Amino acid sequence: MRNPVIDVTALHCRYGEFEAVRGVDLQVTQGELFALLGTNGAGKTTLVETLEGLRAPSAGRVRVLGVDPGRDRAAIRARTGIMLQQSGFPADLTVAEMVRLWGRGRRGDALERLDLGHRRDVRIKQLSGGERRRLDLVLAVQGEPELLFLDEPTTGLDPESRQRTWDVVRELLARGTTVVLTTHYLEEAESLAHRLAILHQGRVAVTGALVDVLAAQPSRISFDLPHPFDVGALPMLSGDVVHVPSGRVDVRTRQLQDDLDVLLAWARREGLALGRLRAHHASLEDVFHATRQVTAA
Ligand SMILES: Nc1ncnc2c1ncn2[C@@H]1O[C@H](COP(=O)(O)OP(=O)(O)OP(=O)(O)O)[C@@H](O)[C@H]1O
Repeated sequence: MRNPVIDVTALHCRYGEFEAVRGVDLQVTQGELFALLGTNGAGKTTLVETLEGLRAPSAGRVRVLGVDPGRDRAAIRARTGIMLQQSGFPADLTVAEMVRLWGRGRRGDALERLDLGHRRDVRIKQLSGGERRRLDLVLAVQGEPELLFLDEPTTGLDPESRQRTWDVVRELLARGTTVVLTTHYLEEAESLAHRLAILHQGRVAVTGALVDVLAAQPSRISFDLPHPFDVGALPMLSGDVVHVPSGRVDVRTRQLQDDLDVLLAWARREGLALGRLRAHHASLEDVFHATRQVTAA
């Protein structure tokens, strides 16, 4: 691996008696988008706040841009952009005043890109929730930071604003910024991430390159059959038929194309229409659910 921008070894974080992060190892390489996923309370925000130097670990080693964020927060702060889950900006300042104040002379203005140019003279307290979120992003990306932390950046955004956010993030990635993204929108992670980790109860349950994580899960074919139907009459498939409530058949397979061929040829021979037929490779949603089943077992 190239020089990691983030290098975490055996990290533990406690709130009193409660251990929120329980032995996490993590490396993020320069120029990649690393997605941190997990259920509510999995420990994502605690981990990210530790990386940002806002929280001291109870044990373990953390290096961000080569330094310990707990000890040298100022050095890291100058090179990073942070979009917290909730910002606490002074409500009486206008958008333009906030950008000037926060910009600290740095170049770059994403106001137009995120469709806030016409809201420059509006006070922050008068912005809608989605506009505030976009302003959070504008402030985080000002000056093109080397490292950008995005904690649920698109929560509450409409589809168009979400798309604009993704475009801005992609442009930064193309120019070499490293991004750590926390999100509950799995399609967002699937569309942006190079690598990811799924946290569960303070531990890394799954990690790897997006393509490898997806490839590790079986593909799916699902369709409706006329009801009642004897599932035993289905042709021999390499995958498992896992679910048949009310005529819906769900096949998990590692041979998507071969099984689909067999199924379609069989349906043609039998004169059957496979209703609502879907065939697709595993999504992050499938990975997420599979992880939940394994960790719950
Ligand atoms: N200040 C705190 N004091 C005590 N416990 C806390 C504190 N902050 C977080 N926790 C607990 O630590 C655990 C991890 O919380 P954290 O906010 O890191 O999770 P998360 O994965 O970011 O969750 P979400 O997706 O809901 O934002 C949770 O059980 C939470 O209740």
